[in-house]
Amino acid sequence: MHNIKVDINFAVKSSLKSGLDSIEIDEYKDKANIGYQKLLKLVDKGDIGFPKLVDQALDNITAYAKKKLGKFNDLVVVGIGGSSLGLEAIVNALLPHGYNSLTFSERGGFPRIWIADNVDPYKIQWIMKNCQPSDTLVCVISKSGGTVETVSNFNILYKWLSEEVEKPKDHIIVITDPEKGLLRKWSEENEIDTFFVPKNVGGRFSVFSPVGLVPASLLGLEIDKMIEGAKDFIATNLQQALVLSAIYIFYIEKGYKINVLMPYTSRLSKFADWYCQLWAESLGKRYDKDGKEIFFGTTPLKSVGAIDQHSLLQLFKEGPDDKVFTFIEVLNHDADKKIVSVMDEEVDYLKGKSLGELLNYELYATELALKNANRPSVKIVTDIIDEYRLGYLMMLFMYVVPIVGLYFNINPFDQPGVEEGKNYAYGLLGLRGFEDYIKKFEQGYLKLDEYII
Ligand SMILES: O=P(O)(O)OC[C@H]1O[C@](O)(CO)[C@@H](O)[C@@H]1O
Repeated sequence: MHNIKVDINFAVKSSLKSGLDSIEIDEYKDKANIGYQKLLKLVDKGDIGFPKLVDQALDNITAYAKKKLGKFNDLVVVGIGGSSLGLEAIVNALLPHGYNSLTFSERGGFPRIWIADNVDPYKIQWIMKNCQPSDTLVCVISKSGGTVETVSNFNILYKWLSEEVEKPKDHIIVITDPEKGLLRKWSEENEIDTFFVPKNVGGRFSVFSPVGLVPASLLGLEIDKMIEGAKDFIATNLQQALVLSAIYIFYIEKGYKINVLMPYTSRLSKFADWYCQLWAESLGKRYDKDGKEIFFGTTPLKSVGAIDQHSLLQLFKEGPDDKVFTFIEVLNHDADKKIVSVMDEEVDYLKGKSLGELLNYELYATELALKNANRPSVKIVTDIIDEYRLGYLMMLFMYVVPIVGLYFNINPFDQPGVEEGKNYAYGLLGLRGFEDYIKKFEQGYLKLDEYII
């Protein structure tokens, strides 16, 4: 059973001037319901598949992970965007801080984890310096099978593996589309262990597909619990998604431009990164579904409490009133520590309090300070962080974001805006078929020396 609540007190009229009154709450829940009904139709037609992932059998993944247990000291996941952010969120929330510094036996025979997302030579170099090819499993993830960053990093790692090990194929897993793409073709030709991302599941909605579950299972995490949490959210608490969506729709209509996700725990820092992609790629759209140019979207912003109280809060409270805040509170922080006072009486007030209590008091204080400045906020409260709660929270947001988008009549499941830049890059890199983009690039990328100072 979950213990996750959505608290909207500081977004309603009784406590906030700009909040929703009771009539508006119903009105906006109805609006959210319009988005939700559209989502249901897409799911029923089979166009959108992420909610159905909670019904999949997990045995093939867990059996595979069991087979690999103890055989590798390192797992390198190669992927970017929706093919890495979900896993990063899982690792950050559920593995111990500094996990990679634990010994093999302290890790229970599970591998260390490295995520090769960016094509930053420095990062890849240090992954290769830290790992031994003979002891490394490389898991390459790309829905499209051709993302340039992923393909480049993987090629480098493949060469590194094949120079040292006899059968590099035994050190590789591919996760990709079942039919299309470079990676699919390559994995088939080379008989590589391969898992598939269902065709109707897009990258940023794929954390409950093999994209998130295979590496999580290889790391010893209880993926069945993650799925159980996601499933229970759908079965019992869709109301929470409707209420959250209603609040977001209300403030988007009022012209609020920024959606801040602010967990009060470092363990959900990467969760906030995952959320930013989900929100930005789903909701930032030039055209609506009827082809009308609308330049829709609000900007997601990651913020971590209490860290960003010392960085962003000044702007949040006294800058423009254009942000809606979503806090996440964890009631019981793992391994909570009592603060002992070793200094003089001035810090005595801390004596006997725990770090977790301090974090939560700081959250309450920030909530109130923002409320006093008439800044709207909602709060998601979870009793603890574990596989179940993380699964629940991820599914909650994977519902909220498309509900908002579909209500505003945009397509939350595509990302045409990322294509133009990709095409120029392909042209510059000399990919066949993209020659036109070299010319277009040369015409457009004109910079005058006089403006380079
Ligand atoms: O899984 P793929 O196809 O490599 O794509 C990675 C990411 O690139 C994008 O297509 C564009 O940023 C995202 O939507 C996606 O999550």
